[in-house]
Amino acid sequence: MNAIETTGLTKRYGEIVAVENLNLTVPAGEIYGFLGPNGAGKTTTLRMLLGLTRPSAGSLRLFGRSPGSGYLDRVGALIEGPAFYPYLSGRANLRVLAGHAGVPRARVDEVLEIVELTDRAKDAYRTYSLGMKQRLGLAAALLKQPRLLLLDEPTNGLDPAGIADIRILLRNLTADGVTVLLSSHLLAEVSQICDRFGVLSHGILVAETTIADFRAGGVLHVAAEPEAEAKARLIELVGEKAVHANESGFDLDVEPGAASRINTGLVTAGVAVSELRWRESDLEQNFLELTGDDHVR
Ligand SMILES: Nc1ncnc2c1ncn2[C@@H]1O[C@H](COP(=O)(O)OP(=O)(O)OP(=O)(O)O)[C@@H](O)[C@H]1O
Repeated sequence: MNAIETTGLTKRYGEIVAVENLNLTVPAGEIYGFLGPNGAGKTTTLRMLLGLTRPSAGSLRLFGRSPGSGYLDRVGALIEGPAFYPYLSGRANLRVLAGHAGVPRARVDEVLEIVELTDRAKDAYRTYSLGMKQRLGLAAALLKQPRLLLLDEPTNGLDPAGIADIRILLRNLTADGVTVLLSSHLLAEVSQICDRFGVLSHGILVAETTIADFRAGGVLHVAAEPEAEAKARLIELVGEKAVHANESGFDLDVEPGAASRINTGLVTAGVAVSELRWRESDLEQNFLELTGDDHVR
């Protein structure tokens, strides 16, 4: 069963196409990262999923249901910073929300326990750290015992310990069968938390992959002299397309196992090889190439 399924989902604001022809599938039980630089269309997508904005075209389903009555019954969301009363305690704030949502009061203490805020539940919201505020936001999203959580930049501004807390919390939730879609503009955060992620750039889903696959790959780096002869020999050995010259030598698009064949080929041609090593691809670099955008970090 897919928790989220969108087909051709599109949102236009006049001339601006905020989201274009988005086909997104998130199987139940997954933590899916929705990654993209500022303005890529992440919030707009979440707003469409939550019925806060009507799509210009396309369709969407959550757990097989199209928007309509009961569609959001088991969906929790944290979007655009939750609004809490600063002078009320964390517990009192959640009680207000539980009252509006028709959720029994006992659930408030359960969610405080899940996000590990029980000890600070009686303190005023305004005294909370950013990490605690985010966790209270998550607690609010959990009130209705959701099967799907839609979280817009839940780790924004958190320090590594705060991010680790969120990661553990989300992992525990998925162990209980909850599906999570989490948006972020930070690759490092998504790579720590999510199983799989999609990259949105200018409203278009430009890639979808697992962190492991995204990391995979690399180049065989070769430094050899004389340079002109080395280059000619490498082209003979692996083909022109696979040879990329740079200041420190050559990067070859080949399998790691090709190293000894290439070494022998160079040495027998009288080329002196000073370096031959496998270089893992750089996650950040891959990401920048995908988005073509340099304000993603
Ligand atoms: N209500 C609106 N009216 C007009 N344009 C909008 C509206 N909402 C969003 N946009 C535009 O749609 C595009 C996508 O914005 P969106 O907020 O979805 O991006 P985002 O990926 O969530 O970025 P951020 O991380 O900055 O929130 C932007 O160009 C934005 O200016």
